Amino acid sequence: MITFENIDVVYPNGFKGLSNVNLQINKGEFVAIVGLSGAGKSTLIRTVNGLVPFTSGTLTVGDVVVDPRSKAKLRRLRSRVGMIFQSFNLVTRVSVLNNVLVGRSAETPTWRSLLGWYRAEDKELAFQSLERVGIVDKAYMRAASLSGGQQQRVAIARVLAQDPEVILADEPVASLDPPTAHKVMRDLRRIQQELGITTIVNMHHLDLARSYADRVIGMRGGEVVFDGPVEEATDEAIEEVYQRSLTAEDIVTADSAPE
Ligand SMILES: Nc1ncnc2c1ncn2[C@@H]1O[C@H](COP(=O)(O)OP(=O)(O)OP(=O)(O)O)[C@@H](O)[C@H]1O
Repeated sequence: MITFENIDVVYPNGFKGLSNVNLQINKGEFVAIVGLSGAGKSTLIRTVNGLVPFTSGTLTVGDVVVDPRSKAKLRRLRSRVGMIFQSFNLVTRVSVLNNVLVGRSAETPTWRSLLGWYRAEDKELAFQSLERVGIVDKAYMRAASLSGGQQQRVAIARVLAQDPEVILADEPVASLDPPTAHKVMRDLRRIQQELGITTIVNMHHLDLARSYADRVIGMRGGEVVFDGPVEEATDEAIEEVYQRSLTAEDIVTADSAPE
């Protein structure tokens, strides 16, 4: 489904963000990417939707051979790949519903978006997406009035309204308290299981990775240094990725176990 073949990323200042990455991520898999700060997790995830252009190698997402220089191909790619950020990236002064409708923008003529004249079927899809993350009752509230966990759910609903094949999440729970972090991860996991959407999540909390992912990819210095099913992501294996002993900071908390 997603194939990295000898992918390198060299940033404009000459820094090598990714080095010879070879990966195959299967359709419907839930993958956690772990690594210390600066390991290349964001760089890896952002190459998938072309936010970071790779500089050599071949990247395939579904049936799209990614070409960072082709705007038309990037548009097509981004309509299929949804992204969730640590900071939610909502327009907080407008309603939850309008934020979710942004997910339909690739399918909506600009004049309709500008006038807010969304088609009935787009609104229906937006409501369904809000229902899937359990906040349909908040549809007409301003996004700013929601808690952090609820705002991240709006961001997930916006991605779902896109009807994506792939969800990328860049540290989606890093700004949430531990119980809320578990709840949002649980939502992502349920959505991946119900809809079969390939899901790739960057995270620095090992317990979350182990609780919710099928597979763990460990990065260091722009390279993939571990890749295996969660059962193989033992403390020893991750200490090898981090090149240090694990600490309490690597664990979000154990007091809200997944349901
Ligand atoms: N635009 C850029 N130009 C130059 N170097 C960059 C750029 N973006 C990232 N880097 C560098 O690439 C390396 C990997 O960064 P990246 O953000 O992918 O790491 P990360 O594992 O996601 O870290 P964090 O957990 O801190 O977000 C870092 O050394 C970073 O400084």
